[in-house]
Amino acid sequence: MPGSGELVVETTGLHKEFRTRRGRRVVAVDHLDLAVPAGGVHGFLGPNGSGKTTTIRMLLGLARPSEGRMRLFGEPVPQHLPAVMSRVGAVVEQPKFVPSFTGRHNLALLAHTVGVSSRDVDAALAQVGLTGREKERYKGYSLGMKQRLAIAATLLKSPDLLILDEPTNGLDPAGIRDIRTMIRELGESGVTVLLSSHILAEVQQVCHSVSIIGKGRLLASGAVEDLVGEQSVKQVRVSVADPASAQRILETARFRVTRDGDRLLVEGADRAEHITRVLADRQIYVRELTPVRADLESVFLRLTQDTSLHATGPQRPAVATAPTDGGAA
Ligand SMILES: Nc1ncnc2c1ncn2[C@@H]1O[C@H](COP(=O)(O)OP(=O)(O)OP(=O)(O)O)[C@@H](O)[C@H]1O
Repeated sequence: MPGSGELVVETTGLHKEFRTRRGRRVVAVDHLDLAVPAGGVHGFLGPNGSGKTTTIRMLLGLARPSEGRMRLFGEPVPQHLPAVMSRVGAVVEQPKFVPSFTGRHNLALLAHTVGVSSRDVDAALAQVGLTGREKERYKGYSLGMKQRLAIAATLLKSPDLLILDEPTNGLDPAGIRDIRTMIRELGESGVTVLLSSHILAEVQQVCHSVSIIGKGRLLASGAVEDLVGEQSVKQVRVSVADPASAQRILETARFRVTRDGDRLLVEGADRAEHITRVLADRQIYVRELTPVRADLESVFLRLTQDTSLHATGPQRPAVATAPTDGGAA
C-alpha cells in the first residue's frame, strides 16, 4: 500500500491532441495537472467530451500523450508501466466475457490467466455483491450485473488502484445505487478508486476528493467539502408569510430573487441584515433566513459553464479552484 500523503496518480502538463481525418486539431486534454492521493474514492468529473477517457487511456498506456508527464505510484509511466500494472485494475470498456458461460466460470478463466486461486474468485464475487448469482449465465445478466462482473475481474489481482470510467453509464437508478455502494465500500477497504463520471449528484455521495475538468483543463480539485464551501452560491433562503410581495420588494431594492416553493432564494449572503431591514420597512417579517450551501452539482455546473465562456489555454491551479478568468487562446 502507498504511504499516506503519497500520490497514486499524478500528471503534469499532460496534453493530448488528435488530428481528424480532415487535418483538424482536436485538443482532448489540455496541460492537465492531476493529483490523486492514496486511499478513498477520487472523482474525475467533467461533461461529455471533456477528456476523461483520453486521460485514463494515457495513464494505462492505451494512448500516447502529445506532451507532459505521468506517474502511477510515483513511477513514471508509460516507461515503468509493466512494473506498476499489477497494482492497477481498470474498467475502461466492457471486457469480453463468454456469453454462454456463467459469471463464475468467466471469472475462473481469468483467474487462471492471472494465476490466482478459486478462493480469490469467490472473494471478488462477494466484493461486488454477485454471490448467489454467480451460477447464472453471463448473457442473462443485467447491465448492472455485467458491470459488477467487470469490476470483479479487476479485483482478482487485489489492485491498490482501481480506475473506473463511467461505471454507471446506462444503468437504471437501482443499478446506479448498487454500484455506488460497492464503490464506496471498495474505497473504504483501502483501495484507491479513480472514478470518472459526468453524473455529479452521484459522485458527491461517494467521493472524498474530486478533480473537475472542462475542455481537457483542470478547473478545480480538492476535498469535496472544501470545493463546496469555497464555491458556495452566496444565497440565502428567506421564509416570509407573503413571498410574492417580499419578492417584489426585494427586486425593487435590486436584489436578485428566485422563488423556491413558498420561500425565496436571494443572492447576497453577506447582506442578510439589509434583506431583513428592507422587508421589515414594508411590514414583512422574516421567519427564517439561512445561508444556502452549494452542492457539488451546482459547483460543477458553474465551473463548466464558465469554461464555455473562455477561450482555451493552460490553467494550473495550485491546490483548489482554478481562476476562471485567466484563459488565453
Ligand atoms: N481518437 C480520437 N480522434 C479524434 N478525436 C478524439 C479521439 N478520441 C477522443 N477525441 C475527442 O477528444 C475529446 C475528449 O474525448 P474523451 O472521450 O476523452 O472525453 P470524455 O470526457 O471521456 O467524454 P465522455 O464522458 O463522453 O466519455 C472529445 O472532443 C473527443 O471527440
